[in-house]
Amino acid sequence: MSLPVPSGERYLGPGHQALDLIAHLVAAIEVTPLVAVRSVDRDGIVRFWNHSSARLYGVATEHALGRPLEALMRPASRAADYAAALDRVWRTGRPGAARDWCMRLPDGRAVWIYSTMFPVGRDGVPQQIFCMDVDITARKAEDSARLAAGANFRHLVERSCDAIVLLRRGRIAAANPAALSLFGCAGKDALLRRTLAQLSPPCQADGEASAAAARLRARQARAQGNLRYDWRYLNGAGQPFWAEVLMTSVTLDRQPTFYTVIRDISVRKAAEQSLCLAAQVFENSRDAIVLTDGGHVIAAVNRAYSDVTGFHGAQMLGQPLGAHRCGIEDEAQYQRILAAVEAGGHWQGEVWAVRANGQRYPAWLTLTAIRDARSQVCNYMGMLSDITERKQAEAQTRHQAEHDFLTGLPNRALLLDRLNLALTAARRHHSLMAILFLDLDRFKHINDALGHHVGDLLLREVAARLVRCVRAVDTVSRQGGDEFLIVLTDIGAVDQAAHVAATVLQSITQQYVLEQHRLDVTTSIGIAVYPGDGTDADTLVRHADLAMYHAKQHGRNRYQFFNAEMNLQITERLRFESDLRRAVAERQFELAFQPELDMATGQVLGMEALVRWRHPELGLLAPSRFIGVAEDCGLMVAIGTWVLQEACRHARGWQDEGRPLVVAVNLSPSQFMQRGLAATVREALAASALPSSLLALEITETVLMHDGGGALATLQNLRAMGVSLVIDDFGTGYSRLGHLKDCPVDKLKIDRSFVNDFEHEPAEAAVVSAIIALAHSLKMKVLAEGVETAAQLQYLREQGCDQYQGSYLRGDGMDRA
Ligand SMILES: Nc1nc2c(ncn2[C@@H]2O[C@H](COP(=O)(O)OP(=O)(O)OP(=O)(O)O)[C@@H](O)[C@H]2O)c(=O)[nH]1
Repeated sequence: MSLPVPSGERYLGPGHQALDLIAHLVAAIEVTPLVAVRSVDRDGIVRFWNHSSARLYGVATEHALGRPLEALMRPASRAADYAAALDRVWRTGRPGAARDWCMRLPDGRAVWIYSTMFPVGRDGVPQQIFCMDVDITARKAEDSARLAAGANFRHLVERSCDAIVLLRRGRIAAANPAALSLFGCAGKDALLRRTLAQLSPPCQADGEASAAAARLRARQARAQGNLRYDWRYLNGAGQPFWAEVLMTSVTLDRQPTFYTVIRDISVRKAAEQSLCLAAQVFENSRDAIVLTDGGHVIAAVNRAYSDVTGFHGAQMLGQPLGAHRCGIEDEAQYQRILAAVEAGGHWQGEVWAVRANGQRYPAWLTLTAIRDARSQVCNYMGMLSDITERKQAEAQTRHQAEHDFLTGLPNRALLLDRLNLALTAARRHHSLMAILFLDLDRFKHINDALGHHVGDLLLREVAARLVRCVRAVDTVSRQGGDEFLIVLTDIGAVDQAAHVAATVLQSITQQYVLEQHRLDVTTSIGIAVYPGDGTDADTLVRHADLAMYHAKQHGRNRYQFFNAEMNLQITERLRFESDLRRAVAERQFELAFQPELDMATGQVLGMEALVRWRHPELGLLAPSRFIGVAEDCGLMVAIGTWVLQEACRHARGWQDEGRPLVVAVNLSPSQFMQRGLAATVREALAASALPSSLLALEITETVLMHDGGGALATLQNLRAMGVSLVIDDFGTGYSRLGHLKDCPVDKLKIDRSFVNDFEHEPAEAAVVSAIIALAHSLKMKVLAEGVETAAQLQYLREQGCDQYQGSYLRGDGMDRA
């Protein structure tokens, strides 16, 4: 087969055979229009330039031939490489390796060629170099476009805020920086080759195991091409967070790959959850909630709405709120509420509402305007809670705060409130009002002897009696302890206060029967009258208190109006009390002893211990000066205990001197009623090593009679210890003789008042002989106190009195004052 010689082309130079061959070859190539064939000689002059070259390089063959190649095209880059490659072919005579070159054409165009150089020559000497160029400009453009696209994509992936990972065979093959930060990884190595399940908590929110769930998702994504789902991962701190995952199944580098985009949606999830919560709160709230549109048309009501208001939810929808006003009773109030919400966006407060069945109830209403993003009111939300129980609790709390828990009477706070109101009214009407300050007498003894429980019962009963003594407009209150205050409003005259006080005294002194106890109680009352004794609450109460104190000082069981001198006296009294406290602390007491003598023999049988106070300024004070004060301010037990111990110590001393005299110690009422009396006596005996037979304890008749039954047990207790018991000042009280018979008493002491008087008062003499006879009939000894004359002694002896005491023999005048 012969190859056609291409027309229009000339073959230059020697070596025609070879060139013919080439020409044929070229002609063959020429039919392949994709290959541009050209040749240059050693001088770089174009010797061959086929059609394809003409087309590719834009230079017609006739214009190209004979011209330097450089004028038609030159390497756009790597010119030295190109020259070297050409030179290598000239030098070696062997074809050069095919390579891509970018050639710049005179018109500025760049053409990419895939070029092969091979030499054609004679006798092994290259004459020309043929280049066979394939135009690859388009492919190069595509390549670079593809590269650019790849670079952009990589850029996007690197810069993406979403975490992007490539998963191959279930493990992370690549990850962007956002993925590292999402999972809290310092470098890629911490993430690569891990599975997504390893970055998740063991279980998902629905309880599904993460590993199994992840495999399921992968299968779904592969089947569907892609899959979007929510997933819980763990952050760097090991805390779970919500993410949205978009998994796309692709094939990269011929490997099945998941292109996985992971976006942190914690914020959205939280919002969803709060929305969900809000919906639940709305539905499950115990308060009635109604939601209207901006025009007050009901859009939603919750379940509690019908429970609270009685209006059925479904019927409400689409109704104007004003049609039933959430049951708010007062239409005018409802309008004011709406106006307040229009003005300020919100209103809350108490309202009275009426349920569908007509029942009224107090409610707490909150009405709020809800605004959209443009601050336009789009909805209103009303919340209504039934506060019936709260109101009841409040009322109860208020009652508790204002009333005394024990008696139910108003307490001090409420009384002051009422007193101030009453004062305001009294000022306005120029009327009088009075305050009565009551304090029960010796209430402490009742507590001590019978226990707090009985004390409480008594306080209740006293409260009930007081209330019965006054009008409904007056106020009786308990201030605390055994103190009560009565406010008498609008009294016509001061007499009226005195009248009420007398009624109160009378009522309080009626005997009490509390459980098995019968009690006789008295009270002391101080009265202050507005405006004479004070014009403000504090002053009036203080002055009534001072007056009460005076009533106590003057014998108790009485009432006393306030007067100006009281202040001075009270100040003195308070100073005396404080001196007495110091005296107890500093042991400023001394004992004097008065002999008790046998009537028949004149022999000293015993000694009565009598306490004295050596006051630093007032000198030696007799008991009458301070015992009452000590009783009142609670110091008597301490003083009495000291007396007992000292007396025992002295008696032991006498015994040691060979004079075994009985020492008699007076027990004050409070001492006698103290619970630990027996123990105190036992300790005093033990401390002094005094035989109990040498101790006599004296109590007054009054104490014995008032102690409501506890006295007998105490006496028996003391008696069992071997101590002898004496009733002092006998005849001054009102002994129930039957009671006396049961008492384990050894001796009665006839009060000095009878002994002093009987010389002039025959009746007193009769009493003395009656007492002596009584004592003897009860197998008790009898002792006469305060014997001052021989005649008295003589008479007593004649009457059979056993013992006596007094200044007759001593002549020191230091008898009991
Ligand atoms: N049972 C009872 N006793 C109370 C209550 N509050 C205070 N007390 C007691 O009431 C007594 C009040 O005693 P005072 O008023 O100081 O003295 P008193 O024994 O009544 O003697 P005078 O007031 O001087 O006649 C104290 O012993 C208190 O412990 C209470 O709520 N119940």
